[in-house]
Amino acid sequence: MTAALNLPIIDLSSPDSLSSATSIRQACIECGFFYLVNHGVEEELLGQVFEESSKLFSLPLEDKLKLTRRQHRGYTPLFSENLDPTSTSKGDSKESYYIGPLDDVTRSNLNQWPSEDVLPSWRPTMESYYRKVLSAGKRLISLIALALNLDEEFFEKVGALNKPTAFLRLLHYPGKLGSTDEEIYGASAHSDYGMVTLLASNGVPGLQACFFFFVCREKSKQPRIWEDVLHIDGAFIVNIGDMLERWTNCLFRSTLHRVMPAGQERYSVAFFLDPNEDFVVECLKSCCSEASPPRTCPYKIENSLARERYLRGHILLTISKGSWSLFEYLQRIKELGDALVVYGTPVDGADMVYHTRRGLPDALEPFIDSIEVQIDPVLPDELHSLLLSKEISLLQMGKRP
Ligand SMILES: O=C(O)CCC(=O)C(=O)O
Ligand SMILES: [Fe+2]
Repeated sequence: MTAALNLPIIDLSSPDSLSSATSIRQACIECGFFYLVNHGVEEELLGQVFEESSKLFSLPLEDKLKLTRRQHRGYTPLFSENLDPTSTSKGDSKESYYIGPLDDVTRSNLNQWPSEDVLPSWRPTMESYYRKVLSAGKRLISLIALALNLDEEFFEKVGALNKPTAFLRLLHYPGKLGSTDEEIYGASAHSDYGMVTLLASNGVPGLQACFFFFVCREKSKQPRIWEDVLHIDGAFIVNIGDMLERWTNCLFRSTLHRVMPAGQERYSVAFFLDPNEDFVVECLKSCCSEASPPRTCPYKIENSLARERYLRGHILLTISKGSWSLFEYLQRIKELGDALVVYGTPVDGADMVYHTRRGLPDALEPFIDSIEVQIDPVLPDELHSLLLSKEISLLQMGKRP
């Protein structure tokens, strides 16, 4: 049995912004989660979102696969994501659908929409929800600015919120998973990579957070203690993401969370509100000093390669040589590794060797084994250069690795 924490409830319509800001500050420092009520998004609209979401996820898989995610928009099937690279599960037991920025001519047409003939109300419902939750999110961000003792228009004025990178993600966790001895998560442990997330669900439990660690560097510490984040009708659950954690020099917490299967079908809708793509996040002046220098270097959300979750969950764990040359494959791995360094969370040498090896064709296994007999432990750079020499000698013999 996990405990449930009483999270603060913030009223977005309260005229007393200073007192709301004080409560937000405390919540963001202590646990990185709070509830948001009177946010202006009607429960009726939320109900329609879940109804339309359920219609989409009930379509035959082949129809959903026609909308497979491209440019971070569209459908992701069950088990296609593993948010926690340390977990050995076969992937998260959820399917999802991403909708990207709407009112931006250069980006809005990247969105994919289900056919109007099949789901006529789907797009207008999602667009209406997107705009309303965006407006609530922007009001919340002015309170967050106040909570950081900044001008309430700070994030607007510095240009973070013109063309925000805001994504709506519909999620569906199936109720019955069949019997298995494997450890299965709806969503495995992760923190969100952006600024803030506004989450609503159909009330089926499952969301848990690890409020135990108060220092941002301790995310990988064990054991993890999980507490239920309970649903409140009509309230958003808000959590802080890594970007705001870094912006505030770890004053505000981006908390690990996960979704456990509850044996019942769960629908949720997350709205990830992040700065515009070109915006460089640097530690806020009010959050660093000589005694407390910035803990991370400036970075942008724009570089999707720098999204740790995306990198670790989708690429390093699934990359394979396929039809690339060895040179191209190793180059790609190196770029991914470098991007994780920029993000501040490098992959260690042994893991890099593991990922490189995992994606190679079986025919190269004996070669790698022979390297490991001679060099122990083998470093990624050594492995890469030995593989490149192998490629050259195979090509000289007229073979392709
Ligand atoms: O579905 C939920 O309750 C949480 C989803 C989540 O944490 C995420 O998509 O980042
Ligand atoms: Fe999340």
